[in-house]
Amino acid sequence: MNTATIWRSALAQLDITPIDDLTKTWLQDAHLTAIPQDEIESDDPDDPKQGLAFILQVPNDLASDVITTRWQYLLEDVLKEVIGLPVALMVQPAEYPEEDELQHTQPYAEREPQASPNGIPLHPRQQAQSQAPLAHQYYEPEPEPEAPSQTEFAYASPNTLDWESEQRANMLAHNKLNPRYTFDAFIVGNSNRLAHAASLAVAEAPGESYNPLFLYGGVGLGKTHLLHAIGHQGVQTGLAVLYVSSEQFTNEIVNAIRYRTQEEFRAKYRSVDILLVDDIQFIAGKESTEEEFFHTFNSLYEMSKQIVICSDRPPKAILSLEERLRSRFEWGLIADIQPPDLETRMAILRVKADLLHYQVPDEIIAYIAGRVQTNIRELEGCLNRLMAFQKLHRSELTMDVARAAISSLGTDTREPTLNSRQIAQVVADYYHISLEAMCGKQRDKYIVTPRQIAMYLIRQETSTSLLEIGQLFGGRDHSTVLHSCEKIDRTINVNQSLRREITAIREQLMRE
Ligand SMILES: Nc1ncnc2c1ncn2[C@@H]1O[C@H](COP(=O)(O)OP(=O)(O)OP(=O)(O)O)[C@@H](O)[C@H]1O
Repeated sequence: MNTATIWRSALAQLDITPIDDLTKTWLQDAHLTAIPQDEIESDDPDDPKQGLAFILQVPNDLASDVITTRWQYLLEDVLKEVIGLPVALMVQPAEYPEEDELQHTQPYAEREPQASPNGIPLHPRQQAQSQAPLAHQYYEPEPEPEAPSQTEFAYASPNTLDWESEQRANMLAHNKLNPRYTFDAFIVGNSNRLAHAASLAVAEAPGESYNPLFLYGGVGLGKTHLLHAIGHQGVQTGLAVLYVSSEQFTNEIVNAIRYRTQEEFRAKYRSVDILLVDDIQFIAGKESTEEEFFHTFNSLYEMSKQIVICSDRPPKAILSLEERLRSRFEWGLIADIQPPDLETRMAILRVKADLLHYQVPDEIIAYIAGRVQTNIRELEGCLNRLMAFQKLHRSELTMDVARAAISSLGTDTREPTLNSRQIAQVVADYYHISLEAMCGKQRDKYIVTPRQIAMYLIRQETSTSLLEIGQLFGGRDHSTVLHSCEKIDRTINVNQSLRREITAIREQLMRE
């Protein structure tokens, strides 16, 4: 069977999976290429090379991100069924050719991927650089974005301003978007990768990719930041963006009813191109607000205007929300944001410190990131307080000063980092197995998965080396630990229940 036949059979099977329509379109346009056996490297000593590896080239970066984070495992399973062997899949965006490259006729996808000197297949982009000329692509180049038409900007012209266009102009001028909340300033990690990719897609093609986009997650995890980032991009392309909290929406309705200005209220909300609504959970149970929001939603949706909604929980968990609204919230894409891991927290702190032109040694960044684990707003707060504390005491920034500054806040009196044994114990307790069994040699699935989770969490939450983690778990070597961590890292992106279990364990750890 050649790769084209394999992919056609896989596509036929994918038809009956829960993959969304947009991803299916990407997959229809994707191209599968085999990686030669001798280029496959396995870092799992327990798992000898016995499967096949493929590269799946997909139309663009977003497709690559979404397919890798949400569907890679499913695709590997489907391919495994088609060819009867385990499959490892690498998803990559395809490259668009330069104009002169289009003259070459060999389809890009028909060329075997080339290996880098260390045997790892090169990314198509690297191949393009390492070898000239690059062959013809199988994707049509995307058309240049068209310049906005006159009519789209008509509202900005002083001669044509009617009430509605005045509203739009007003929105452009007073959109209440925080200038700091941009995509550039948003740090992406496993905990927010999908929400970020979806937000970017919506910002690039409002009303076309995911409508509505529903983002949810705990306090201070970046929902508002992403809403504003979408808004900024919309404003830059001349669209009318309206950002409201559900509280503000409710107040406006109450006032509209009181002063009989419902018509104006409706005209305002129906003239936007992108409506961003924060904390939607607060409209639940408020009858006239829900009613008005329902009609606003329908009007915008019918006109293919983009709606982005944020909440602290998924639509299903917003009790007392009308069913017709709940089902509409589920029409598009729902993306969650989880608490960031240690690495992401450190990256966020580093960026925030740089923005403040504040030189903070790595060990202090790691210390703060170890103390504040769930709320990025609090993380930023710690940095600001540390700065203030240091200025006040006119002292040098040392670990002792950092400790004093943070403990004086009384926010967190825990030890700065959890120790590995403590984490292993919490995981063992969570899965009702003994610590000895988890650290031993047993290979039953009910032991292996918790063991891999424990290794993953220890690596995420402490600075314990792979070697030390291996020693804790019955003398396993570092490559086994690395393989386990990578496996969990990939699985949590596609397996909601594992993700929830790990969040619950993290919460338990924080209570320890
Ligand atoms: N991934 C990130 N990268 C950089 N900064 C972030 C990130 N996530 C959150 N922040 C910052 O953390 C702070 C809190 O984020 P934000 O207000 O967006 O949280 P939220 O999820 O909307 O919280 P709430 O539920 O309280 O409204 C902001 O200053 C934001 O810039």
